[in-house]
Amino acid sequence: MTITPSPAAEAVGLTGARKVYGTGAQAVTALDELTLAFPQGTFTAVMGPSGSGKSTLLQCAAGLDRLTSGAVRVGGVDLGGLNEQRRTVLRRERIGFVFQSFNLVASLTAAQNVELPLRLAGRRPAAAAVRAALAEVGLADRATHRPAELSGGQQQRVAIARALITRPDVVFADEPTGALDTAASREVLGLLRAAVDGHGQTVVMVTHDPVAASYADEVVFLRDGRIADRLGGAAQVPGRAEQIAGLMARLEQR
Ligand SMILES: Nc1ncnc2c1ncn2[C@@H]1O[C@H](COP(=O)(O)OP(=O)(O)OP(=O)(O)O)[C@@H](O)[C@H]1O
Repeated sequence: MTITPSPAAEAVGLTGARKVYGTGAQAVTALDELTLAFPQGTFTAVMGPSGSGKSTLLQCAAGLDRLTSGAVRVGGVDLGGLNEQRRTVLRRERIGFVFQSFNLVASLTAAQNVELPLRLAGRRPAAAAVRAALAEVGLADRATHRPAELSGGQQQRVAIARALITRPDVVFADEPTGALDTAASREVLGLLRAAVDGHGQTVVMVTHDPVAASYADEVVFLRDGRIADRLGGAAQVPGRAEQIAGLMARLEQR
């Protein structure tokens, strides 16, 4: 008897996802019947030329915008069946966000920023858990600093600690290294990779940078709102970033 290992459960799934902006002659199809799953405990990079639908995919998968038709599931919950209020609660409790511009609250310390998602969810943050989250991103000694007193890389590390503190079903990262230099980018990508390898978290990252994408287990290439190509294999192996850059170049030529 052969035992086929069951595929990893999906953290996020889209089925026949279609998103059309505008109507009539102005209509733009940003997602065109996209079917795609992000398995639990994996790191996926989403790439594609400008206008290929990356941001739309992230917005719809995170419940920040609604599909025109088709379905999105997060942790097995169909977002289409939820009203605005329930989607907000689901986002708060099950999804972590990391943005290019960090989006920390300027008036709060690093520790207060990290515990914010727990407070918003009505949970009392344990000081030890917040300390541990900051230590995990190498900022144990910066807990009382405000964002303006931190470098860009440090601010993004706080944002990662904040995204992970609720142990979400998925972390969506939108160009998380777009505003960082090479060294800070490497640290941030290493932390996202460690969240997946060490804690079984699921990360979906939109990026234009082949080096950033090389940290992912799989790269999904979009064009015209459809999957144009996919690259699996091992993350961070020599030549991976060059291979990804080659695939992107081919996609942009076609
Ligand atoms: N609010 C909107 N109203 C109308 N059209 C939109 C809107 N948002 C996006 N689009 C269109 O949908 C398509 C997909 O856009 P999207 O922003 O998802 O692409 P992207 O791959 O993230 O691009 P970029 O890399 O330039 O950020 C584009 O043709 C864009 O012009």
